[in-house]
Amino acid sequence: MTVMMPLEPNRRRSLSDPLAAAIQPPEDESPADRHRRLQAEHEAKLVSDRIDEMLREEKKEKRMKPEVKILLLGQSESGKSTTLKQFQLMHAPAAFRADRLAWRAVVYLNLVRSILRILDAVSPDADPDGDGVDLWPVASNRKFGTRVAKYEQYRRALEPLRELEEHLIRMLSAPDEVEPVRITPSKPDWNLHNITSVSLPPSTSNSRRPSPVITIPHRRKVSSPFTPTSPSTAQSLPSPGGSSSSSSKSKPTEVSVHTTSNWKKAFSLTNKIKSTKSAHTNEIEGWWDDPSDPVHVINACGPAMLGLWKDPNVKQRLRELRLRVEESSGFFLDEISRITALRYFPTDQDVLKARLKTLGVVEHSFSIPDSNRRTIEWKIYDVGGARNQRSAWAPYFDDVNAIIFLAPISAFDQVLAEDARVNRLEDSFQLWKSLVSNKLLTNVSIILFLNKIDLLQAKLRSGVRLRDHMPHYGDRPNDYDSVSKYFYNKFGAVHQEFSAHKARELKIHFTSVTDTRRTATIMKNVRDIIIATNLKSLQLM
Ligand SMILES: Nc1nc2c(ncn2[C@@H]2O[C@H](COP(=O)(O)OP(=O)(O)OP(=O)(O)O)[C@@H](O)[C@H]2O)c(=O)[nH]1
Ligand SMILES: [Mg+2]
Repeated sequence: MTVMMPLEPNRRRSLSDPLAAAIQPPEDESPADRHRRLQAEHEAKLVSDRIDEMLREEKKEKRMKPEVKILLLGQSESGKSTTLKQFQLMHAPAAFRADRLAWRAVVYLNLVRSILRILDAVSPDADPDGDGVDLWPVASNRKFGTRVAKYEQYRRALEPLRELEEHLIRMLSAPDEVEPVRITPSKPDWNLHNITSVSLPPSTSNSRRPSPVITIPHRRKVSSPFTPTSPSTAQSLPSPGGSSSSSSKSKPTEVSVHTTSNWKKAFSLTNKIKSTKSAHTNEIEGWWDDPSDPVHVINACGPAMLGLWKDPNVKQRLRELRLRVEESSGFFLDEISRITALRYFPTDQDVLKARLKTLGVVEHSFSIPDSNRRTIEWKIYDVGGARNQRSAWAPYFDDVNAIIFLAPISAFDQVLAEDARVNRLEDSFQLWKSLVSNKLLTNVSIILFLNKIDLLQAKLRSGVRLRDHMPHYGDRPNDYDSVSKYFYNKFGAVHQEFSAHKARELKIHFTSVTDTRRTATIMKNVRDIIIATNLKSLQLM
């Protein structure tokens, strides 16, 4: 850095140079003025030198603190954000735990939605051909079956949850936002195979990168209309202006909230625990003392939620409809009593299981020492995986070191939420093929997570047959070992045949990224591999 210095009076200057003329000392400068001026010049020089030194240090530090960039890719609900949460839990546990209370709203919302989905599905008026259960496999015999005798009782007792659902969405949409952000689905642009160049230099690519948001998808259809239980609750729980109402039959828009700290604000620890101790009673004050907190509706509806979920007629009806609620994202129905308790505080596992759909791209940084005690800055990018989100991936391809691609192999009998004609696993294969053959990614390490193996095991055990959905599987045994090996070989073969870099070594892991212990071991392994294969570009050699 250079600070402009006045020149000595005895040095020759061209008076035609206006700058030189402007900074020339006055002709009649006294010895005292001259001393003061020279003193000031000396101090300015010292400041300039200090700044130069700081800049040099910063540069050196940057050189000594290499950066690794990782992209998490895969279709929606493949487990990208969950993998990122595991990374946070491993490397920034204090920050992860500080956010736990904020996830309470998401856990409530996940639970409320599961309950309302079940209620709608078992309703005697349910439209048997409706797609209110978008991610659950389509039923073959919806029209006739077990009647839920207590349906009307459940419906009345759980009615406040419809209002609460809207209220939670509104709270998650950040207290300072007048309305939740609405996302208009953009033109699907998911064929990465066609993306062969990105015109943005690394330094400017950030400006073209979209700002991050999280979406809470609306339930598709609700059979019974929303009725406020009382004028006072209707006032305190406003429905989001203009969003699809509970009674809407048309396909609703999605409501999204920003992934910046805003969505966490409403439920954060500092907001909710007002003071550690009350001056009068010496007791800890918390959200349970706040009459407007959602916990009161959740708590009051707890017994009815439990009754509905445990009802043998409901279970039977769900079986007839072939709705495997246990496999859906954000499944908390086996923990209703714990979650609806007044002093419920989310555990690490709850945060990992909580589901918020990502829109855009979210960057997270972690400083992690390597085995030689050098600090490495890890930048992890979590992207939205839905089809209309995939066009946002490409600007990140140009300077990434590694990609972790997640394919949820339990989803072989499911269809995409955004296009019910497309099998989820087929979509993962196509996406995988596009990715490995992309020329921009020739020198990028690729790690494949064949994810959700816990759900795959449960599904195969329950008798769902792979060959009914993938006829090529033929007569091979329908057990976990054979099915997982089949997927391993199939993804591996696509890489071998289509990889833009034939010598690239592919690492495949079977994962269940909600399992912290297993995932920690795998992530450590992945970190070492990424460092080893990028030694040169990270200047660690
Ligand atoms: N049982 C089980 N659930 C999982 C696993 N991986 C992820 N999930 C759950 O699946 C849901 C979806 O996971 P996310 O991490 O939000 O998926 P995503 O890939 O980020 O999805 P988008 O943000 O829509 O692109 C969450 O509720 C997770 O807890 C797994 O291996 N097993
Ligand atoms: Mg996500």
